Amino acid sequence: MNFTKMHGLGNDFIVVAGEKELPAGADQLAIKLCNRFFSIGADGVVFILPSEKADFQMRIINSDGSEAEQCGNAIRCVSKYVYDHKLIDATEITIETIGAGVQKVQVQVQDGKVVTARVDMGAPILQGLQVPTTVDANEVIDYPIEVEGQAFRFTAVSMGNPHCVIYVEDAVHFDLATWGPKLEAHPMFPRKINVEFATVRSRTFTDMRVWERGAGPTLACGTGACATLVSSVLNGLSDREATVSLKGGDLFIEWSEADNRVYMTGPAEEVFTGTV
Ligand SMILES: N[C@H](CCC[C@H](N)C(=O)O)C(=O)O
Repeated sequence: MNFTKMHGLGNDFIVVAGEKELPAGADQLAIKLCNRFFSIGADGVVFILPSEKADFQMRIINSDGSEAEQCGNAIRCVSKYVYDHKLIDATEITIETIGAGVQKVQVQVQDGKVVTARVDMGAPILQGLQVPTTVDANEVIDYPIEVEGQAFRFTAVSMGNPHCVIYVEDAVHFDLATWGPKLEAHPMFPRKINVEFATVRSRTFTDMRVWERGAGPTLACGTGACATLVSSVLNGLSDREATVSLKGGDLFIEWSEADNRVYMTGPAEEVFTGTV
């Protein structure tokens, strides 16, 4: 199998193009190939597949073998891949995902290669049961949750995949490894959840560190950055356009008042190709 190793701000993926559909055993394959000691190593495997509704379909398998409904950093990598490898010659590309339908991507090109992409990530889903959480409310904002005696307050946002945003004193030095997995698997989240710990520095700049569902501590999370911005607006902490700064770098996020859609702009890079 030929693959291309790519990343968005260090959130890295094994990109596989050319399959007609998700291969059988894709979960076991992802667990094997994502292992950073015995195989290629990555946060996930991304399959670029044909689509009837869009230019391409993207399916994402986390490093633990679970399939995600959506992935922001991966969609920028996929857009870069299909443009750079001449599978499409348009700078506006549509990608179908299982969690957020057909999404538009505008790529920015330099010397014939994509350097950044602006992705329409769709409208956030805020209804508690749809995120999903066990909270039946139109919005789950600043909601109490307890895990092993420690109390937190979270805001729930789905971008197609579920997110729980928690504001802390200093996200950059927060003990992600202790609290991330406990919250990821908390019974309040029926399909587990991506956990974002955020510190708002100004109305246009937020630090965030992420513990990802099915992948653990990644260097960046595109959907997590979108969920964080939406949460910060809902909590009155941020403007609708802001930089969300992750360990791997910065994403520019806009939650449009006009169409209620979230736009994410950031880089994508190709590192190497290989055969496995
Ligand atoms: N682990 C996530 C999928 C990848 C999301 C993240 N890498 C992004 O850039 O959005 C989940 O299970 O929902």
